[in-house]
Amino acid sequence: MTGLSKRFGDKVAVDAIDLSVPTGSFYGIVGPNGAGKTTTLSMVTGLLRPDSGTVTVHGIDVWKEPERAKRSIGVLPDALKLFDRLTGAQLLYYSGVLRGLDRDTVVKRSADLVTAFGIDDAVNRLVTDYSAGMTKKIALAAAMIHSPRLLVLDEPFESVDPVSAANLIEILQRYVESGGTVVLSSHGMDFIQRVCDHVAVIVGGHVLASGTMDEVRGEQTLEDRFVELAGGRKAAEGMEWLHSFSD
Ligand SMILES: Nc1ncnc2c1ncn2[C@@H]1O[C@H](COP(=O)(O)OP(=O)(O)OP(=O)(O)O)[C@@H](O)[C@H]1O
Repeated sequence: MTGLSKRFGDKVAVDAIDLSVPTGSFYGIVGPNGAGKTTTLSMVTGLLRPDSGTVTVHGIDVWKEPERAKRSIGVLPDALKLFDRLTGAQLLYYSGVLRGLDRDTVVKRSADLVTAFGIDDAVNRLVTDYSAGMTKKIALAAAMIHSPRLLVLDEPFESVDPVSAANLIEILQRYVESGGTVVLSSHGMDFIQRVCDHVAVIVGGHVLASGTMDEVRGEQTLEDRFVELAGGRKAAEGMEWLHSFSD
């Protein structure tokens, strides 16, 4: 992405971001609340039109040739807008068919995804009745069904239990090993440090550091480096009233 910018009224959410994600990398995007991660990822995946700048995925301009570009992208958006009056099985089926897969392929891939994500019990229930973590899992499965070259995942592990998260990480690691590219945002510093080979730190709509994990964190943990870049910890002063209980 080059010179990517987005403003909402007076608020500059993303300010001329340049970022290059190598093919086959496991790329983490970190940043404090409101830093511009979701806005950036939405522009990258063709969901939110940038004010300026370009996004190219495997040589295809996402905003000039959206249909072609989107064929190679799988998206887990932040605000999940799923067709939640469908069952999990139906959602997977329609996701596959809308991506142009034939019926037999969709059925086969759905079965594989249901097993891999451990959602066998829920697959015939309406998605609207799923827990937050289950909803993430079915949305992630739906994002993968057309075997895209690039997966862009906004907070994929939020609300997902640790065992399921470990399974998902393994699925994503195998995907990257076979040549796929993953870009994900997360607040889980330990997780990003452990799993990602590249990372970008976004603060106030700017990229403050980016590159390989070792380049960005140096001798520090990613969490310490992140806190340093994000402006340090806030002292918990002026909250004495919280310790004088009202009863
Ligand atoms: N649709 C919108 N209208 C107005 N302001 C918006 C809109 N979307 C985002 N913003 C603002 O843009 C800034 C960046 O928001 P964004 O959601 O990209 O941050 P984020 O890094 O994903 O945050 P978080 O970690 O809390 O999810 C914030 O100040 C936010 O309030």
